[in-house]
Amino acid sequence: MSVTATAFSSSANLGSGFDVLSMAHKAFYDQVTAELKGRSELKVSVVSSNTPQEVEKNSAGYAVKKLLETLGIKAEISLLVKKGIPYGLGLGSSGASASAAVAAVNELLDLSLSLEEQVEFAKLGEIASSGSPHPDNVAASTFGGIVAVTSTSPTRVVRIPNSLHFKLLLIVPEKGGEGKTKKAREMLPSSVSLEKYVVNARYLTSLIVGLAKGDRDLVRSGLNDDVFEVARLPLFPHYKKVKEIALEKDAVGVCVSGAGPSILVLYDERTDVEGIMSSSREICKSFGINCNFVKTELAEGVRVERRD
Ligand SMILES: Nc1ncnc2c1ncn2[C@@H]1O[C@H](COP(=O)(O)OP(=O)(O)O)[C@@H](O)[C@H]1O
Ligand SMILES: N[C@@H](CCOP(=O)(O)O)C(=O)O
Repeated sequence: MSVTATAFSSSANLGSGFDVLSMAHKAFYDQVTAELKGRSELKVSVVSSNTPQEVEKNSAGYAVKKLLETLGIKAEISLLVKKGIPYGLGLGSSGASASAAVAAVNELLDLSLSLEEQVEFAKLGEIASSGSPHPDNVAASTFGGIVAVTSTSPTRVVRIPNSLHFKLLLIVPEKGGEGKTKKAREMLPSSVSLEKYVVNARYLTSLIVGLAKGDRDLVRSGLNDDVFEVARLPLFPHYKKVKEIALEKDAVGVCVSGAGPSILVLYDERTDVEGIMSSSREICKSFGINCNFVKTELAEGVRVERRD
């Protein structure tokens, strides 16, 4: 007996929404097949072509292990992780694997977990990849659309209503880095000034209200951050110039995708998106970075696809 689930890539943070906001997009997807091998013990195994196969080091395997332990389930589960999302690039790769793995096991064992309960376990998979159970990527890959994680204990996720028409452009460097998000999280300040807190709160409010109202100017003014992206700039030295040129060419908004180094551009019919791509290619080259460009759109949540 086996079940396959598909989960899409995501861009977390969305400027000042660190560890809270995220959006799922159709750029890439992972597939995880969970197979029940037996019921005599709690055992998880992972097969993956390009990510760690040690359960404790794989976001999919670790999430499932913690699920079985927490629920006290004896099951021998093998996971086949088919990676479609390049990792170490800020595309929620580790999170998508964990989301798909939890969804597949939920179906395989008839657990009837809610989407929030699935996020509760999937986020634990991020401990394997970054050392921290940040819930944003897995929330987007599980729920789909644009989401906010409003509580982590217990996990609460809300879909952000979006009335604004836009498409997505991802500017993706060719090379990611092992343990990138773990390193990026270590670069963050332990505290922020009252002034920066208020500025970021204004950004966050503008972004969410702008999406809900379909107000392009509010979204453009809200998709900003003065704390997290600033602290991590050494990881994406090309970002400031790319953002500047994209806004000059009338992008709806620009932010770092997750912990980077990919960049997310929201664009519409007013945007010179081809101009953004050609200018960004040159900017990236000037920093010794070869970038790929992926035009995409918002994605739905995790899909359970096959039961054999
Ligand atoms: N199933 C998985 N998919 C992707 N990366 C994984 C997975 N399991 C563990 N990892 C590890 O997590 C790191 C990539 O995750 P992360 O740094 O969060 O980047 P991103 O999520 O932006 O791809 C790599 O070191 C990779 O080896
Ligand atoms: N909130 C996290 C998001 C990490 O996203 P990823 O796609 O880069 O893994 C963080 O910024 O640390």
